[in-house]
Amino acid sequence: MWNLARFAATAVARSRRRFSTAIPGPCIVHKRGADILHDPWFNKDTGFPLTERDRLGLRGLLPPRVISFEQQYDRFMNSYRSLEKNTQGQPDKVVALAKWRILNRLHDRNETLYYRVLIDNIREFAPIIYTPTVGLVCQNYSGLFRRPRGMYFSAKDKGEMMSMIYNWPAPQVDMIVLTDGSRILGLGDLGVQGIGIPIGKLDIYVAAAGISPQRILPVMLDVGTNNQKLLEDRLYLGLRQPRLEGEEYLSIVDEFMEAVHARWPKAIVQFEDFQMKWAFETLERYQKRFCMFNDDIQGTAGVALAGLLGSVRAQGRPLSDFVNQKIVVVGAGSAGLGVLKMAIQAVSKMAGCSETAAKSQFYLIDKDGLVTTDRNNLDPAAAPFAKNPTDLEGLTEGASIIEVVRKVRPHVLLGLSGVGGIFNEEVLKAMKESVSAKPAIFAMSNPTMNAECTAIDAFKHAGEDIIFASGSPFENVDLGNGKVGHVNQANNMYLFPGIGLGSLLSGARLITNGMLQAAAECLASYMLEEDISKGILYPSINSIRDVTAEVGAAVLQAAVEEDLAEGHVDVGPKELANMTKEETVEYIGRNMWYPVYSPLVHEK
Ligand SMILES: NC(=O)C1=CN([C@@H]2O[C@H](COP(=O)(O)OP(=O)(O)OC[C@H]3O[C@@H](n4cnc5c(N)ncnc54)[C@H](O)[C@@H]3O)[C@@H](O)[C@H]2O)C=CC1
Ligand SMILES: CC(=O)C(=O)O
Ligand SMILES: [Mg+2]
Repeated sequence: MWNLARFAATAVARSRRRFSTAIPGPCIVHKRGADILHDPWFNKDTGFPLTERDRLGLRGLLPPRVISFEQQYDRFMNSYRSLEKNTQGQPDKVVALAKWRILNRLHDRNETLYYRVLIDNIREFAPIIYTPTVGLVCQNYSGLFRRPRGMYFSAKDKGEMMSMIYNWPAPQVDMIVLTDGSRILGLGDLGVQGIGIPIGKLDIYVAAAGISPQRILPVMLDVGTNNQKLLEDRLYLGLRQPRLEGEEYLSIVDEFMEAVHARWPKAIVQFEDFQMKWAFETLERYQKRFCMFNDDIQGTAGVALAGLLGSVRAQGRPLSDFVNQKIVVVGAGSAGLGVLKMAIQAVSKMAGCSETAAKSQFYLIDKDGLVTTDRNNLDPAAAPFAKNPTDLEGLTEGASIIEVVRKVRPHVLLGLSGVGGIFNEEVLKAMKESVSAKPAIFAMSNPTMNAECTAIDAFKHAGEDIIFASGSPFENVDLGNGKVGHVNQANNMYLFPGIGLGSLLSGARLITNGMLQAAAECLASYMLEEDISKGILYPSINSIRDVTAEVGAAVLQAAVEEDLAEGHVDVGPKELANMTKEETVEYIGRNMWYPVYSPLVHEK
């Protein structure tokens, strides 16, 4: 892994694939009449052909004219454009929520049409169904709630989960995104309102990885909330009790994991937006027992590492120079520590040195400043990355961001702190003195208001030659004279869909570090030199399906290499092992669900 020859191969132009969108076979439905119209998995609204209306008992329940899928699509997009026009000049939050509502109404009514408009307009709609608007939706969930989506397991359900899991109507679930709502983006503990995050992540799974919407399950584990405002809110929809702690908490998560795997032994569980202590503890507890991963720790690490390696290439340096880059990470939470761990492993492999030696280039800052071994009550999770003060030449325990940046003059300043604006003018100006002529600034916290700095401020204060990435999208920055400051979106959405899909199609029962590293390596090598040299570190979100197919193939092949791939449906382990890289990508692409109306066949 981190074989430099692989990166050299990126100079060869890659043919971007488009995956077949063959008409799917018939779809069995066990309902008739109005029940079908009220089921968004099967509903086609005015699109049911007359023969199907007869077969399914729908005649007379719809206006007589049959409207084609394309016409329905245009009708929706026209309504969306009218809404945009009619909300012009209104506050950003009002407009964002109005856009979310119109998409959500379609989601509730007709999933085929919803996912088609999402896939075709992913660049425009991702910021609505995902970060940043999803954060606003979570904050306002009680008021926005109309109908449930996904499943809710609460502390009051202890002892019942094994039977509750059978209340989910789909016979098969492949992908679950699970949260306990304790650290939603950079917005803190939002309790049950955090369900918006699993919903948004799974929308990305459908759009990017082509997991069928009938096989996804967003889950909220409601163990209470420590958010006083929510506890006092009359309209709050979750348990009004403080969060469970310790063994009581873990017993709830254990019961959920057992229940899921009793019903769907091969379902993959993505842990999302858990507060740090539980993020690490649950990963440690389950990663060798269940097919699961923690997106904030592991998905983010891979995306950040791909961006860091891209930054080296963008500086015109050979990739091997990564081992010499000085990197300051601000935020010692699940995301920041995940990034550090993976980046240090990469340096150690590239340089052929110990991880201890590889750490020397990295600096970690949390809310109390620079993390050193001098700290009282040093968090055990951060301890492996704490600096020895004797190595610091002038910096001391708790040094501020500006002090560290001035002293270290890092190549990269990377924020995963959840604190909006902490890369202030002074810090950004200090980055001008970086040892690199093209320093990189990664303001990765979400949503937008929690980003460590805006794109405009970064280019304004740190200089036009910086490389910039943020977790939530910003527009590219016009630097004048035809120059553009490119904004990259360093978000785990470039990896988690491929990690999930590749693991699923490999049939592996575990997700290993090797599989995750293969995903990161694939993303890192995805970009061509001509883009990288312009400071473009990640592919356009418009090509997210292609990226996901490549990442998925890399994950699958890593599972094969580790002898973990047991096969999926009718493709056995031997067939997987015999596939070339190209065939693996094709196989992944063939297995992506694509939204078209299937003929519905009723069966009792
Ligand atoms: N772009 C992406 O793909 C991802 C972004 N994130 C974002 O990263 C942020 C952090 O997530 P987690 O690590 O899970 O949270 P966390 O709560 O586990 O950690 C936050 C860390 O930031 C530190 N911090 C707080 N205030 C600070 C300050 N003023 N100066 C320096 N450090 C400070 C805390 O001490 C803590 O170490 C969130 O905003 C989240 O949305 C997380 C995962 C993926
Ligand atoms: C992107 C993401 O997973 C987060 O901000 O938590
Ligand atoms: Mg997250």
